[in-house]
Amino acid sequence: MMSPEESRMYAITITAGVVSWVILHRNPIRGDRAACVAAATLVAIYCGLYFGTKVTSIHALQLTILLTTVYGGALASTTVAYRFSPLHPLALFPGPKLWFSSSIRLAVASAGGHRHHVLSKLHRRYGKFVRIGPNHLSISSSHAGHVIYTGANAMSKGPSYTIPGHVDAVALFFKVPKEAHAERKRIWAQAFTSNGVSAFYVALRKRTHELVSCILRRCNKDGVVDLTECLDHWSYDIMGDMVFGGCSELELMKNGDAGGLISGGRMATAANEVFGQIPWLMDIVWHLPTTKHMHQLHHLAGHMMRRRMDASGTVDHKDLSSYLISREHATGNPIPVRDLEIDAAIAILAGSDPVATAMSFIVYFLLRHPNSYNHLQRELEEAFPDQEHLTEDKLAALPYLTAVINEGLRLSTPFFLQRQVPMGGSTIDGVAIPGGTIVAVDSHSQQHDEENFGPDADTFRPERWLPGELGTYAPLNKRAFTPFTAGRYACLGKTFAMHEMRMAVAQLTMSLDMSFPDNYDQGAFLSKVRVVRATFFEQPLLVKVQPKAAAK
Ligand code: HEM
Repeated sequence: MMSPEESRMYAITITAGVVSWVILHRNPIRGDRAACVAAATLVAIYCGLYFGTKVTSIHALQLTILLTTVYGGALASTTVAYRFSPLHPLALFPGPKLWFSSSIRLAVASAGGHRHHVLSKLHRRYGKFVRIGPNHLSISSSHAGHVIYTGANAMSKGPSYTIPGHVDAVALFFKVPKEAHAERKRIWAQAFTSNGVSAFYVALRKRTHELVSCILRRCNKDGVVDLTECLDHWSYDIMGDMVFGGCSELELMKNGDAGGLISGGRMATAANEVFGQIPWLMDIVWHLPTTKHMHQLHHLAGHMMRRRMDASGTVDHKDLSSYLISREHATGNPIPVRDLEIDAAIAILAGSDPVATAMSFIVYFLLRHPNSYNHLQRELEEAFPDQEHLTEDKLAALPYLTAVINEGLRLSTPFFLQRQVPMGGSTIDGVAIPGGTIVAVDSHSQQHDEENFGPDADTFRPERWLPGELGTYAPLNKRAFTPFTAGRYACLGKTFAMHEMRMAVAQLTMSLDMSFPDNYDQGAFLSKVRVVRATFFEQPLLVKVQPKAAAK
């Protein structure tokens, strides 16, 4: 039997748990701060019990653990009960019940790398709107994109873009106030006008020539090379030139990446994606020493940025840093160094990873579809009969080349870009969505939907991008194709990325004969891909190559 004193103590503890829920529900706090408060409270309870009552130290410890468990249990059960209750604003949306209780289920699906397949299945089962978290909706509708991403009142980024709490910086990619984002984007955008982009062509051509030499140099005795790795190194080297000009220390095609810079960058992107579903946990995780590997790129980018700032007076051509280092438009104040360091790391990651990933997929699909590969070779041979210099403008005019790239992007960009509904709520595709809800269009479902791309939507068919090639009635819903997204947070590097991919696909196709090695498991390449925003190829793309001239 419990004494009246004990009963009172438990009643107070349970009430404290419920009251904490009410407070935290309205005013979420940073995870690392919450962890400190919790630790301090534990110590205070223990001391209170030990010094304030006559119990032994062991008994005080037992009671502290018991009270903490009761308190945590009351807090957790109130939270879960509310999330399942009809009072919750998303109560009427269908979805797998287990996912309603906590964002952990979504984080686990994200960490597994197959979230896009899981979401596609959920949409097939529950329809266009699926509740996938306490406060999250996944939406599969090409009409939703306008309200969420592109319209005049496009929504702000959701909590998964939260910069770890202790980093006090404004960075383009992360969740920052609308005005701060717009101001920073204006500065970045100067580097991506057609004039700005053309300043990077020299580096692009030089690096793409180096890519061919790098591939041939790294072939084993059977002529087989890990193309995924070569493409990673190529795209990082280009971004080093683009961001830091002559101050880049990235020479991965030449020196390799023994320190795991690229894998660290990918892990950081993935950690952000997974823990971004539970921002309070990310604030804690980011302090752990195990994340050291992930900070490597940030440190190196910071170091190169500082070197670049020191060299400011001596640099005669425009790299991205020259725009960022210049003074901020509205205030006339320079961008703080800590912001520049994060922006530099973001530029390298945002500009290299998706390009290298898309390139691996494009080459893979071409090798699996010899008709498309032959078609492309014919187009390139006709356009460049003397193998004269490839130029960005001439390549951009080749319809099949662009179709190949679009098709590769369609099948390899399962982005799930979270945005937050403004407090007043919103109507998406005719459905009222409560304010504060986190929403995202499941682009994988959209880009693989038969209604948008026909019954062969899962198949690589570049012809679908050429008007009339698949017959008049073949569907091609371009609105459902969103590899670069659009609107306020649209990819700044779209034009340059398309130039990079056209240049590399053309250069590889014209310089090399490529095929799969004899024992290569072609199916496993796709089934072993994991996407946690960054793409992890657990089976790299191995390709057998031979220089074209030698082959003839
Ligand atoms: C195939 C290549 C690429 C793809 C598929 C791609 C895709 C995207 C997507 C979907 C976003 C929106 C991300 C979000 O809202 O979470 C984005 C943003 C961004 N991308 Fe790209 N990107 C590519 C290449 C590049 C390149 C080459 C650069 C730079 C040279 C670049 C720079 C950026 C930047 C700076 C942002 C942030 C824009 C903002 O938040 O306002 N991207 N990209």
